[in-house]
Order: sequence, then C-alpha cells, then structure tokens
Amino acid sequence: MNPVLLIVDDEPSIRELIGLTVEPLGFEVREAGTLAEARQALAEEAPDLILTDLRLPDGNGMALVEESAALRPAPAVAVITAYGTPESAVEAMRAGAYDYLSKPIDTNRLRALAQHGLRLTQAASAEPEELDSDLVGQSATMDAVRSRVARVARSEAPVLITGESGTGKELVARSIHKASLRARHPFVPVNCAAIPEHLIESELFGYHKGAFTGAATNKKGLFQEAEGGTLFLDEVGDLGLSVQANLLRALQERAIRPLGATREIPVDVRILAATNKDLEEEVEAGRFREDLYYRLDVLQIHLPALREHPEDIPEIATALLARRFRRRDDPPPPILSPGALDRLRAMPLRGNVRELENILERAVSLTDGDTIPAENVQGGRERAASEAEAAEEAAAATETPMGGGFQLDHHLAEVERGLIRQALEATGGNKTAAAHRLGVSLRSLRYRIQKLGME
Ligand SMILES: Nc1ncnc2c1ncn2[C@@H]1O[C@H](COP(=O)(O)OP(=O)(O)OP(=O)(O)O)[C@@H](O)[C@H]1O
Repeated sequence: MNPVLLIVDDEPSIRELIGLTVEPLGFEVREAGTLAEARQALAEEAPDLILTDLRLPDGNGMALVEESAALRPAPAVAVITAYGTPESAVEAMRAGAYDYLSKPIDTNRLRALAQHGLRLTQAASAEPEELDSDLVGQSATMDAVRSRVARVARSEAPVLITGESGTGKELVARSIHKASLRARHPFVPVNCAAIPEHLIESELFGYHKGAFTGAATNKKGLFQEAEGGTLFLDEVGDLGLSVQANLLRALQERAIRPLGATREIPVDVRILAATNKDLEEEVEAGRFREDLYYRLDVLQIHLPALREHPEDIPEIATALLARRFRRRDDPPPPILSPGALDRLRAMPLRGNVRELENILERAVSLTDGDTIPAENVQGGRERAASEAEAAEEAAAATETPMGGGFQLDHHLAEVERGLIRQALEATGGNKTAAAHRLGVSLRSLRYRIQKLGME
C-alpha cells in the first residue's frame, strides 16, 4: 500500500506543486483547502504524513499539529510557513511538528522532508524500541530525561541542552543523535569555548582556496562534515557575536557560505546546542543574540545536577567503572565497597558526573584488589593531603648524604628505577596502569624502562 500524504493549503497551485513533487516518490496525495476539510479527511482515513499551511481560511493549521498528535498511529506533521515568519515555524515545532517548509517551496527540500516524515511515521508504528543510550540512572529524574531524549529524537528542530558542567550534556546530545533517523550519519561535536575566536568561522563553515594567506586548498567546515547528521555546539554561549550572526543565517537558510566562496552551499544538518550559562542573562547583557537564542531554544532538555538525584550515584559509578574496564583484555572492574559508596554519596560532587568519574579514576589507581575500599575514595581535600604526604615521602627518600663520589644523575636514576619498580609491582606488571599511577604516558614509561635498562 502506498503511503498517504495529506496536503492542507488553501491555494490550489501550492497543492498541485506539492502533489506533483511527491507523487513520483510513491505517495498517494489527499487534498484539503480548509481546516474543516482536513478534519473530514482525517476522520475518513489516517494519512502517513500531513503537510499543512498555518494560515487557513477557517483557522490556524497549528490546530492540526496538536490534534494529530493524539491520533494512533500518530502521523508525522510538517508545516508550511510564509516567507520571513520564523516565529510560526518555531511555535509549530514546539507543538510537535517535526519540521517546516518555508514559501516559496524548494522542491528538493520538499522531497527530503516528505521522505524523512514517512520514515518517522514508520519508525513510530514499529515496536517501540528501548532507547539505546549510555545514560544511566533509575531515578524519576533520569527517566524523564531519557523519555525526553526519545521524544526530541523524532524531531528535526534544534534542541538546547542545559545543565551544570559535567551533568552529561554531550552524552544526551549523542543519545539524541543515536535515537534519530540521522544515526547512520556523522555526529560532530564542537566545543565553541575551545576554539579561538578568529578560527571559529573557518572551522564551522570552511574556506575556499585563496580566502586568506595560507588557504592553499579548499577546506570543508564542520557543518559539511556533519552532512546528513548532527552538529553539536557545546558551550554555545561562548560564541562571539560575529559568528553568531553567521550561525543564525545557517540555521535560517539551511545553507552555509565558506570563507572566500561566492555561493552558498545547502547543508542538511540538525543542530543541537548546550550551555552551562544562563543564555537569557547573556541575551540581556548583550553578549548573545536574542534571535539566535530563540532559534536554538526550540526544544529543551535540562539535566539535573547530580546532587539532585543522589540515589543514582551507585548505578552511575558502577557504569563508569564498567566502561573503564570494557576492553577485551581488561580485568573485571573493581567493586565499590559499601564504605566507598557511602563516601561517594556524602561528597558534594559539584563537578557532577565528571567529578565522580575523576574520583573513581583515582580510586582505581590506588586500589590493588577487586574491591575499592572507602579510604581510596578521595575528594579534593583528601586528595591534596595524600599528595602532599606522598611528596614528603619522596623528598625523605631522596635525603642522601652528599659529598665523596656522589653523582646526582646516578642517584636520580636509582630513585626513578625504584618508583617504576614499585608501580609495576603494585599493578601486577600492567604498564598502562603503572604509567597512570606515575602520572606519565605509557610511551614515556616504556622509554624510561628501556633507558634505565630495566627490561
Ligand atoms: N547519566 C549518566 N550515566 C552515565 N554516564 C554519564 C551520565 N551523565 C554523564 N555521564 C558521563 O559523565 C561524563 C561527563 O559527561 P558530559 O561530557 O556529557 O557532560 P557535559 O555536561 O557535556 O560536561 P561539560 O559541561 O563539562 O562539557 C562523561 O564521561 C559522560 O559519559
């Protein structure tokens, strides 16, 4: 059976253009010129896809967006907006439309949008799948985050992910991508705060040969790298005002212009953005464009701080340990003793899951057996104290009478040998773990072992 597309528009010429474009794709087309006719059509037959104008003679097409969400199976709905009315597109996507098409209609976009919509409807009517995500935690809060991820994955609209540093914003962005129809295409994360301001334009949009001194060839930007997939703008609040203007244009036009290029290049990329700043405040202070904020903040996901769902700490900690020891030749991950868990729960963990990860990392490097004891779980203060103690011990160990025949290099080599031997013994000869304990890279440890003739 062919998929059915219902076109709702009062202009016969638009209905005709849409029909002519989608029929060759295999759609059967039904037409409605008013809201009343659309409701009638919906009562007679459930379409797979609805494409509706917002301004209809007897009302607003938004009503159809809302009503069709209640249908089972729910058809995917996209809206047609008049030129230059971004607000209506944003409103419709907030109400549940998966995408929008602006007039004048670009038939290539229309084809892609229709096919995407059909796949969404088909995916929704298939057996509901478990969300494939690394987001762990059985609390009601984390449950809500996961169902929100599954919901927004069905849309093409930008999502603004907010939450304190280390709460899992990037993980959420990856999960949205994985659960979306874009999953087979690239997920490209960009940390906007880490790229110097003068480079960010060329990083995002690319450049053409000769655009500036040193531009010897054409270079694709991250937008193009993400073609068909998702671009994740982390720390979006740190973007400078000039690149914000170009980003806004890219979002509106779905096209980018590489530096030095004369023409725009269409891009099919979904934008996800994250921030730990209050963007509303940034807008008020004049550091963030209000129109861009409005465009990025179509759908939202807020991540709670870890202290707001402490009941998830044991499960998240266990998952983090399992992740660290997941390679085939890894030993099984150590278990947290009850005392270690109590200690974790009692910590403020202001750096959220990332801080938990760091604490566990250190606990693992301090632990020899298969259970992590409480004393190896060290927050900032304990860590500083034990590091100071270690430094003192090291200093004491090097207190050597000097004079008669003393050679500094020889002595240091002995100390180094001793420390490496200790680390290797403590880790059962595992060089990776030993390197970690010593705070050097594996390469550097191998080099030192060789240099000191320890093999
Ligand atoms: N609910 C969770 N379950 C399992 N792992 C998690 C969870 N939340 C976060 N993590 C892990 O914690 C670490 C930090 O998460 P992530 O990088 O996504 O945070 P972020 O909010 O983007 O941080 P930042 O603001 O510093 O960029 C990652 O290793 C991530 O996989």
